[in-house]
Amino acid sequence: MSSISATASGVHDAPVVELDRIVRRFGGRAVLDGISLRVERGELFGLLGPSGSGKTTLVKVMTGIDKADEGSVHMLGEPMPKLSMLQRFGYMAQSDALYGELTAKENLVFFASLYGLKGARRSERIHDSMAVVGLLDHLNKPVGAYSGGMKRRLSLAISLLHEPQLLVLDEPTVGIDPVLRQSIWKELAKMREGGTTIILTTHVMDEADKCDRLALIKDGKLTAVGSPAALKAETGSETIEEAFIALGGGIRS
Ligand SMILES: Nc1ncnc2c1ncn2[C@@H]1O[C@H](COP(=O)(O)OP(=O)(O)OP(=O)(O)O)[C@@H](O)[C@H]1O
Repeated sequence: MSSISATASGVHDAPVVELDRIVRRFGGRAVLDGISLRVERGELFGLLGPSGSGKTTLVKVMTGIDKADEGSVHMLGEPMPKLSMLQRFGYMAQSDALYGELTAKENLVFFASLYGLKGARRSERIHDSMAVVGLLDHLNKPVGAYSGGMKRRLSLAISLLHEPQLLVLDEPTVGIDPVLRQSIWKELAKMREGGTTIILTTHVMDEADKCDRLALIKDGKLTAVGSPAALKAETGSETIEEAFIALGGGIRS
């Protein structure tokens, strides 16, 4: 693994996420194979790796949605999994967990109640989260009538509802058009400036370039961790795509 490590802020308090020697097996095969990683407060942290390398499994283990077979996970200093932590982070899964027969607003109200949001605050948060993803005009439409991209945007809005200090986003911009993608990235940058820690998986190289640090995963192992600039310098690459390939990444199949 690369020895490069850098934090965006230089803050050295407790990490937001700390993974220690994580192993996750499916059918005897180690899909995560001894992963140790720290994500610091306020970082925009990208997970990169070929299809099937273990990124989704890793974010599920991080958030306590899945449980590691070996190793430990701490989030905001708490050992995971822990149910009460659900209110402290926002999670956007790769496949949308939405109720198709309900309207977007009804979906949002349901998730808001899980986060303990009520009354005027709930209305305000629903409005602001849907504004971020450009769906305010579609609040009262049944989600079953949404396009794939609109469902992704609604899932992102749900993850933002309770203004969590940590956002974990699994391929947040897949199926979202370039204009909206840009505006979503602007919002993510704003949140990060406001102190939110953001961990995301991506296959999009210009998104990877916007991260403070990247972790490259291959066959369930970390092959490098560092800032985009450091990873490029380490491999003598001009672009993050070249660095990614040089460090053992691959093109999505
Ligand atoms: N519940 C499961 N049961 C069995 N195998 C699984 C399970 N979940 C994931 N896997 C396997 O673990 C490996 C890693 O999958 P994962 O979804 O974490 O990869 P990924 O890097 O997120 O891929 P992609 O970029 O395509 O989303 C794959 O081989 C996948 O088939």
